[in-house]
Amino acid sequence: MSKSPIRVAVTGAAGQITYSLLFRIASGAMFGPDQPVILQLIEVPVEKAMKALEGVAMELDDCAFPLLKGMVLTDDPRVGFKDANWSLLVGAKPRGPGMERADLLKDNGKIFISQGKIIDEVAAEDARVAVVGNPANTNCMIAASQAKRLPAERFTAMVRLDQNRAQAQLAKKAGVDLTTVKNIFIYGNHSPTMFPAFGHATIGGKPATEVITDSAWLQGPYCETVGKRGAAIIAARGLSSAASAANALIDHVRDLTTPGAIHSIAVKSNGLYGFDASVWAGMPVRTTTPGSYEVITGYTMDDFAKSKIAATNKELVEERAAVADML
Ligand SMILES: NC(=O)C1=CN([C@@H]2O[C@H](COP(=O)(O)OP(=O)(O)OC[C@H]3O[C@@H](n4cnc5c(N)ncnc54)[C@H](O)[C@@H]3O)[C@@H](O)[C@H]2O)C=CC1
Ligand SMILES: O=C([O-])CC(=O)C(=O)O
Repeated sequence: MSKSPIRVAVTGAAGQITYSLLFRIASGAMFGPDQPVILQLIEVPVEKAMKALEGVAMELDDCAFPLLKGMVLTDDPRVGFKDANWSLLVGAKPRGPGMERADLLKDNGKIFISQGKIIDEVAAEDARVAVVGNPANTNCMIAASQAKRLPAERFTAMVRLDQNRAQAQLAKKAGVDLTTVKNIFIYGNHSPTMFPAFGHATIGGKPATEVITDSAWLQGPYCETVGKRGAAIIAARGLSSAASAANALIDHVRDLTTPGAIHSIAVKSNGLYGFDASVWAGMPVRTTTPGSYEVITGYTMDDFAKSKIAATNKELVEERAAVADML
């Protein structure tokens, strides 16, 4: 018997990232090749944005995706999030050259107050939320803080682009196929302070630190390259990462709906790994049932790892303090 469609609300639906994202959701890359979807596309109430959104919807029609069972185009979040099973919060201002993601906090943070509230009021009973708009961890915390019905675990932020970058850079250094790199997880903020925990990664089944013995590289240029990759893309392209961000969101949601998958997502830390209990921090999780996860808690941290986690935690706590009036 064919499955009934799930409703996927997407904000920023006429933006850069979503232009790479929506077609892949509609093709089955996010929820599987037998899962029909209805896309609920949300933009700002601005004529230019809504007109662009109509163009995107025309292109989606023109793909004749068998799994795409309907589209809602709206500038009203109450309509867009209605009965949504998944809400993908991409819509927000991107940073430009010379800015840090935290510079977006005041402008973007307020978007997530009202969206968190409305999702809590009108989305489906099993609603799940994934936040991409920057600064993603703190925006996710803001959205979750508005919820009375949905538990905090339903709100996750994306650090998967960082995990994918971390995996690719390790493979490049070792000169191996990247599929042989496993268990590289991101701790903390989606910002240059994030910690790609190379100490637990493996390459071809061996500890990554035995394959790449240059610990100065791992602790220095490696962490820096992964942490500052977003800025490097902006410097090269003049625009922030879009296709790779969309790809990472596909990975985030696909793995979060695949029981047994092990991956990095930013979740309410509840004090794990030494993070402040109330911040959203990247951590390794194992998906339990579709949309739910348990944090993998068994990894021990050496002094270097502990100092990196302390630094990224400090930044998350500072971001939280900067938006205290929004919580
Ligand atoms: N977490 C991550 O790994 C990454 C996050 N990002 C972030 O994703 C966000 C989107 O990036 P782009 O697509 O490149 O930006 P963009 O500027 O191309 O598109 C953003 C879209 O969001 C819309 N929008 C703004 N406020 C909205 C609201 N309240 N409701 C609905 N739509 C709204 C805008 O009209 C625009 O069409 C940025 O904040 C960017 O920094 C980007 C790359 C990676
Ligand atoms: O760097 C940015 O502003 C966009 C982003 O989050 C990334 O590419 O990781």
